[in-house]
Amino acid sequence: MANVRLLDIKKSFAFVQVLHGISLEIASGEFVSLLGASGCGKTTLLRIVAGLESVTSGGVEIDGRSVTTEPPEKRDIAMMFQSYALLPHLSVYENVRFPLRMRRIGSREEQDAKVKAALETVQLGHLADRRPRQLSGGQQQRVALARAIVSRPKVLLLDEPLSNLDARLREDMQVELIEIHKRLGLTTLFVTHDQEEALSLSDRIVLLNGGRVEQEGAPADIYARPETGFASNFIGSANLVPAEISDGPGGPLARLADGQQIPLAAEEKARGKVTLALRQEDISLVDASEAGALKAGLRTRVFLGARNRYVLSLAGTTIRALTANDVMLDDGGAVGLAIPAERIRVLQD
Ligand SMILES: Nc1ncnc2c1ncn2[C@@H]1O[C@H](COP(=O)(O)OP(=O)(O)OP(=O)(O)O)[C@@H](O)[C@H]1O
Repeated sequence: MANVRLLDIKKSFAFVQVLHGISLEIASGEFVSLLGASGCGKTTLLRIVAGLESVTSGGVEIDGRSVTTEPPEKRDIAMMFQSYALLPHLSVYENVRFPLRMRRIGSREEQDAKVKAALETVQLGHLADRRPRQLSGGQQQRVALARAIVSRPKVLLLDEPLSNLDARLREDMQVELIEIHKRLGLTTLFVTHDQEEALSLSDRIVLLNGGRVEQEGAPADIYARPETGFASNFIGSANLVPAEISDGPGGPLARLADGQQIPLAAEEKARGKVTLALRQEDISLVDASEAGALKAGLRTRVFLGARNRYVLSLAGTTIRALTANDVMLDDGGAVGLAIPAERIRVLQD
């Protein structure tokens, strides 16, 4: 286990700057996710930590030692990619032993014990003699994970390792990753574009936007208190609705573009033009005639199995609500919305 420090990392490819000064500390044993949309620089940053990519400026420290100019093999880091990159002509056992052989770690007996322990960790001990092509996608992915952890690296880097798996297998592997991390306590940097995956796996999330850190924090914090419109939208898939806040008789009131008013929590300090971040799961559909209900137009209902997603029009803005209540309404009809005041996040413009 080791701590990792990234010091004002900048990276340009030819004339295009991809990373704009990223500073980050990852504590020993911490599980940190780099979360962001495609192209925001997640993979580039991970490859810089691994030593597979050079920095334009800035530095990387592992356990207080600068490794910025050191090659990957001197960093005691293991990286697992989206494509598992298993060697097809080698058995599962030999694939997992490969990094130990390459780096001449331990005697044959010690290597054997390490490989067996890694395969047990990912529950693949019984398939040690198979070739990769005789395994399912999920099993191949476990082999790649066993190969990454076999040498107990100081730092484990995972680049979208679950994105090739189907939904069910992905959930299983998420649970397994959490358990393996608890057991081995490896310092882990995990790249994903999937907010749910980041929320469920990480001790801390670093949200990247266009090569900059937009916000970082514990999953519950970043979910409850997104600081920008981008963070609200990316982390909670929140709806962003323009409004203007003034003092009402019973506390602050947000007025929407069509004149409708939403009472806000008494402690809300913002006034004037703002953006309201309304999380999809915080909006309930109620009868349009209910007292205090916001009036919205129903555009479409999308059936998701356990829940419904309603696409609505509120004061000229298209919003989405995710609800369990099965309100059967005709598209194009009017519907009421109830949103608890304390769940409304106000972003000052
Ligand atoms: N070797 C390279 N040469 C030139 N441009 C590159 C190179 N590698 C990455 N880029 C560019 O840098 C930007 C960031 O890429 P990066 O792969 O880090 O993003 P990402 O956030 O991991 O995206 P994705 O989730 O799609 O992998 C992209 O615009 C990409 O086109």
